[in-house]
Amino acid sequence: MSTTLAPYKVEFLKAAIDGGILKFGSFELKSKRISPYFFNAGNFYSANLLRAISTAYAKTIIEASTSSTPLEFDILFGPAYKGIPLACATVDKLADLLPEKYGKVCYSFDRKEAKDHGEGGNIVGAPLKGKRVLIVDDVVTAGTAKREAIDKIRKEGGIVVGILVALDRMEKLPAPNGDNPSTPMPSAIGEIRKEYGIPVLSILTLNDIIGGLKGKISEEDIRQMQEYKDKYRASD
Ligand SMILES: O=P(O)(O)OC[C@H]1O[C@H](OP(=O)(O)OP(=O)(O)O)[C@H](O)[C@@H]1O
Ligand SMILES: O=C(O)c1cc(=O)[nH]c(=O)[nH]1
Repeated sequence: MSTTLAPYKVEFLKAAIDGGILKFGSFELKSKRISPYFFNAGNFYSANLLRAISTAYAKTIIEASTSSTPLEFDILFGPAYKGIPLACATVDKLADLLPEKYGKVCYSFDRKEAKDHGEGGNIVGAPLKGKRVLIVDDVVTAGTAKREAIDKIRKEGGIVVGILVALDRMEKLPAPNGDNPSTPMPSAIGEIRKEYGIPVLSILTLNDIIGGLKGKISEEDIRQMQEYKDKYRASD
């Protein structure tokens, strides 16, 4: 396992590996890319695993809040569906770790389909209008879901101040004329940073995961991950 990772990241990587969050095979992604590996944050469903991931998100946030450009926010927003429990559990964990600073932080999430009865609408949880919002989600691949979340939050009057994911898959943006592995394109994360002028943080990158898995899974699975990584590698 990499020695340069912060201890809380090493602990999280261990929980993800031991918890069987990573799957190997052939998976079609939201981007339509076919990946030989899949990080399934839906599998953080037991109390211990949920606590492991919310602790890692919370510590990443706390680390970022003490940087030279501190990350300040009012609401953690978890895009449906997998982002929902992640945002809720992280709000709870932040208040647990630093009650003075985070005791009043709220969560909010969207519905994939608007509700047309009862309270109605698209958003559940804290109203977004005029609030500083940090998006918390599972992975970034091509960044499409993150752009959709930013649009939804802005439509509600929220101010997106950053994005935090568990895993940066280190992939490039799809090309405007079709997603061709041989077309050079900049990184999905880098373009979001530039376009929206916000930080995009991740607990782990694909490189951390490959490093952590060496000797734990077959060499063939590692080779396929590396081959996929080269295929969708960003040009910047
Ligand atoms: O397009 P990107 O921003 O790179 O992210 C890929 C996203 O796609 C998936 O979510 P999906 O929309 O399939 O929803 P889910 O949470 O219901 O699985 C996955 O959970 C990632 O969050
Ligand atoms: O890009 C995706 O759709 C995706 C990749 C991944 O590793 N995990 C996931 O839940 N979605």
